[in-house]
Amino acid sequence: MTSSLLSVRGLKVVVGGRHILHGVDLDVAPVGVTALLGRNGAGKTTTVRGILGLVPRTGSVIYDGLETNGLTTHRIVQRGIGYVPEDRGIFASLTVAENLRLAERDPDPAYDLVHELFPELRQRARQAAGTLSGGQQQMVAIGRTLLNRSNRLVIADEPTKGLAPRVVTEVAVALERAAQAVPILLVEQNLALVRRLADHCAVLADGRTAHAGPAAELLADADKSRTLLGVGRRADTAPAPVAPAAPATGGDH
Ligand SMILES: Nc1ncnc2c1ncn2[C@@H]1O[C@H](COP(=O)(O)OP(=O)(O)OP(=O)(O)O)[C@@H](O)[C@H]1O
Repeated sequence: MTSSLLSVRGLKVVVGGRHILHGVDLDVAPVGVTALLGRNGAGKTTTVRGILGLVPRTGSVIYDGLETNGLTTHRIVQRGIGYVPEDRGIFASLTVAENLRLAERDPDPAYDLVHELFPELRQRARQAAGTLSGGQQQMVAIGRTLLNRSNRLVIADEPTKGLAPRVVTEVAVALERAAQAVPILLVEQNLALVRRLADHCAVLADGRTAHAGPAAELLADADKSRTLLGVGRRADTAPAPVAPAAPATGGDH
């Protein structure tokens, strides 16, 4: 990988006296999708919380060439990191337009970019966000981060967790489109999605980085994938394909 947009070295986190991260190294490329993988409890979410300064941490987190250690979450995010939480954090009873408006930070919010990537959001501006399809809700969640022109990285935390396969496909489409505009750190367990979207990956195990490199290389190595990710059978490393992108129709989940 050429120079990283985000470079994490020796990240350690202790929560409630418990050592959760023991030394995470992670490089996020300045373009495309970098996947953060690992079994349940490996430390993925804590790593994201560490990057965002939401938990006390030691080690180095350099974003866009500047050390963020010691900065508050507010300051770190202000430097240009958008965060899409696992539950997407959208307001179901508010319209799409209202959800986006609430996220405006710039004097000149980037509606041009958001609507170019996600024309559905313009068409459905007056629709309650809770009635959108799962993929369209993800577009709202990502769109909110992209409204802020200073955001040059989006972190998406397990965007497909617990979703039906059809919705996973919709979310994949949303992420694929977003990745054309902004680099993404994708925390994910769905290997089909990783295969489709990610260029690079890092794998955590027991709070440490156990592997880092091109995503395709890891997924092509059945033994390594099995050891690192706990996929049970050889067939699991050649995951069921995520269905090809279908035009978004909306209205269902
Ligand atoms: N606030 C906390 N207090 C105590 N233990 C915690 C806390 N937060 C996380 N842990 C523990 O730290 C470990 C890593 O958790 P984390 O949520 O970062 O893992 P993860 O890889 O994101 O897992 P999952 O995929 O299941 O969400 C787990 O064993 C978890 O139980």
